[in-house]
This record gives sequence, C-alpha cells and structure tokens, in this order.
Amino acid sequence: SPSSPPARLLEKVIQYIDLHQDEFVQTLKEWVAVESDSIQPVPRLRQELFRMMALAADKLRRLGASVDSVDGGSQQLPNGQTLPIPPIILAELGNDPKKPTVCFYGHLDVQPARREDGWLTDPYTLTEVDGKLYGRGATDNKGPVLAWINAVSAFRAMEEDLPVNIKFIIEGMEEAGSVALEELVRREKDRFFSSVDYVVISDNLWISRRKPALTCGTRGNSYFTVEVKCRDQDFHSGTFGGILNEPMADLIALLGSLVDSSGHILIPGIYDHVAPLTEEEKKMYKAIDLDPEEYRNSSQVKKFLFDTKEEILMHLWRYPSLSIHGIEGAFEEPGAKTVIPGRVIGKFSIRLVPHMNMSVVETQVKQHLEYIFSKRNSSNQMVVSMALGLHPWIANIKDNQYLAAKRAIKTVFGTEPDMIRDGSTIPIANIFQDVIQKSVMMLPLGAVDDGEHAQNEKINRWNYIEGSKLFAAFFLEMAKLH
Ligand SMILES: Cn1cncc1C[C@H](NC(=O)CCN)C(=O)O
Ligand SMILES: [Zn+2]
Ligand SMILES: [Zn+2]
Repeated sequence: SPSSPPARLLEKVIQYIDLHQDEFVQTLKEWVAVESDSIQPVPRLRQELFRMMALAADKLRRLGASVDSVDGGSQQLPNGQTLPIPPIILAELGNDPKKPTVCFYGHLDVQPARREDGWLTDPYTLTEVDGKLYGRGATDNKGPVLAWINAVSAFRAMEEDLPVNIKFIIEGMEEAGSVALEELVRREKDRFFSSVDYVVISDNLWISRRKPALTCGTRGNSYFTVEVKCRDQDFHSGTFGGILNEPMADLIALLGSLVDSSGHILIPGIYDHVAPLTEEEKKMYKAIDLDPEEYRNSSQVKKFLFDTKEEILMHLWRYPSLSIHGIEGAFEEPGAKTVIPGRVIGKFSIRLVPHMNMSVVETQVKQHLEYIFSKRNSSNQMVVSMALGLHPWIANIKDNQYLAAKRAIKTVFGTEPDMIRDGSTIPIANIFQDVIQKSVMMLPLGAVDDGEHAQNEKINRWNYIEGSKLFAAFFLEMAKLH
C-alpha cells in the first residue's frame, strides 16, 4: 500500500536525492575531469586511471564500505612494452544474512576524446547545456556508477538501514577488453562472489529518449582477422605492378565476398542456427517505443536497410550482422603514394545471436574464405583467425530482480519499461552468469541519444537523478521480494 513503511522511506530518499542533486552533479564533474582513457597505452593516461580508481575507492570508503583495491598486474603490449593495469575495486557494505546481496558492476575507464574531434565543449569538463551534462564518460559509465553510489549514500545520509547488502566490482579496463577481470572473477568465485545473489550492470542505453528500459539480452561477437601476405616488405608499383598477385586485390575480393548490399551475410550456413522468430517475440517489438524516422534522422543517415520499427529492431537484436572494420597495412594516409602493400590484414566481425554456435561459425567463415581464395589461384598466403569469440547473452527475466526493477521503474517513472535487447556485447555478463552462476540484470539509465563512444557524449541531468532514485527504489523492491 502507498503508506507502507517502505513507501514512506522511498519518499524520503527521493526527496533527499532531489535536494542534493547539485552535489551529485558536482561529483560527476570531478570524475569526468579525470582523463581515465584505457585505450591509448601511454604512461600518463595509466596514471590517470590509477587516480580514477583511487578516487572511487576513497568515495566508497567514505560511504562506509570496506574496499579492496585488487592489484591488476601488468599488460603486455604488442610492441614489447608493459604498462600497469589499474586495480579492480571489490567493495561491500552490509552483510546481513537476512538480506539479499546485490552486486553492481561498472567501469570507470573511458574512450579517448579530444576537443579537435568535434566536441563542442571540453570533453573532460562536465558542461550542462539545457539539462544535458556533456563530458566523456558521463553516460559510459561514470554517471551510472555514481547513480548507484548516490542511491546508497541517500540511505546512509538519512541513517536509514540499507534494504539490501551492497557489493561493488568496479574496473578500469573495460574499453580495452576488461583485461584481468575474468581471472579475478574466477579467483573470487568462492570468496567475494559466494555471498552475491544478484549482479546488476548499467552499461547500455534505452532505445528511447524518455522511456526507461530493461535489457534482456545482448548479441555476442566473433571477430576475425584475415591476413594476405606476399612478403613482409612493400613494393613499388612501377617496378612490380603487373607481375604480382597483389595482397590488397586478394583481400578486397575476400572482404567483398562476405556480405551483400542488402546486409545479407553470404557465408554459407551462417543463418542455419538462428532462433526462429516467434509470434510472441513479434509482439514484443511492436510494444517498443521507437520512431524509426526520428532514429534515422538523429543518426544523420539518409536511409537504413530497413524502414519499419520491427525490422530495424530485429536486425539489431535477433539477427547476426557482419561488419568490416579495417585493413592493417593498407595505405590509408592522404596523398598518392604508388605502393603495393606486401602484407595486409583485414578485420571484420559477426555479431552473434541465439542459437548460433561459435565454433560452427568459425569453421563456416574459414571454409568460405578458403573457397573464395582458392578460386583466385593466388600465390599469396592467406591466414584466417578468430581473434575474439564472445557469446550472446540472454537474461532470465523470470528472476526476482527483473520483477523488482519493473516495479521500481513503475514507481519512479510512472511507466512500464521497454523490454529491449542490445546489439552490442557486454562480455562480462556471460562471465558472471557462467562462472559465478549468479543472476545478471542489465538496467540502463542513459537515453538513446547519449552518444556512447562518440563526440559530445552526455547524460541528461534527469536520467542521472531519476536513475539514482530508480536504484534506491530497486533496493527497496528487492528487499520486499526477499
Ligand atoms: C571489444 N569488443 C569486441 N567485440 C565486442 C566487443 C565489446 C564491445 N562492447 C561495447 O561496446 C559495450 C557497449 N555498451 C562491443 O560490443 O563492440
Ligand atoms: Zn561501458
Ligand atoms: Zn564503452
């Protein structure tokens, strides 16, 4: 009932969050000011990452949590250099055996950003314009991590008992492939994670600008390299052009054989195991709040491959897609150099969906490329490898935490969430699900136009503050269900 103790408590918490929202924005500003870029492997930025993790550890300690900053070891770079990996934070607040334990995963490293890339404001100075908080990491993922902390801090500040036991696992290498994280999770399976009942990740976006969402699945990814080599050195096209099988010509033919202009993947058998579409699923796409024209316009794209909402969502979420990413060794600088690259590496990946089989996909890709290559009768060497194999993730939406999150969304936003999937991959979700065998939920806070990884990344003040309330409401709903 609306006047039950948890409801009154939630009202107080919500009021507290509203009253302190400028402080919460100020903390986000301090965190965004740290250039915690994990992608560019340079010592100065690694220092920034260490500073970021120390700042977070300090914040959690002041919240009353016990904090363990686990040494991440070091990262071996392809050039032989080594760089230190920032510590992974394991923290906990409360261990009442009568309460459920909810563990929040987040990351505090960010994608690179430079003002010259086309930012309208300094990427590392959180700047508010019309209720939008612009800054690198604002939505991916510093804002959501702080929203969880804000929710906890509201209970603490009012000296209210926390409804759930809280744990944190916060890393600083997500954008670089979560180096060292899987090993830590395996190592801590029977220690830190033994008391964890639920894992919450808030590292993706809604499909709408205003309507909240719950994420029930993500695609996986199989990432391939195809190397074509004549010799290790480049050639001059004046002295060798005309008498060689050129590696670039082979590679372009290979890459050109992968997908047609309607987006259909041409690798034989690749669609064989894709889950058949059900009527129930079709209904799910209909219910989602997405205006395809608005989405297309705001993406500044003239035409998508598909026009209807349902087709767009299905091709982002439940069908595989193949993307060509780049060519190492290709001559890509401006100017008219007359080079024949001697060795080139093409890179492409296939987003995987249920129930595709990783090793079957690997074999199909290799056989297809070998067939195309053999037809060319080229004297070059071709080597295909699968560099990454990340499985799709499917939530168990019957879990209590999905019910609690739905109720919390209804309370804070006054609406049912869009039940969405995500076209990209959060590899750690499967590791939590498979290795520690705990229920995983993705509860995003950011709006569809937040621009993760892009110029002018932002989080709306509204999303950040209502998101903090949502997490607080979620704690109370979890406690009620326990
Ligand atoms: C590194 N990598 C290679 N294959 C897949 C990935 C993960 C990457 N993850 C994200 O972008 C998180 C989005 N919130 C992606 O899906 O591309
Ligand atoms: Zn992220
Ligand atoms: Zn990211």
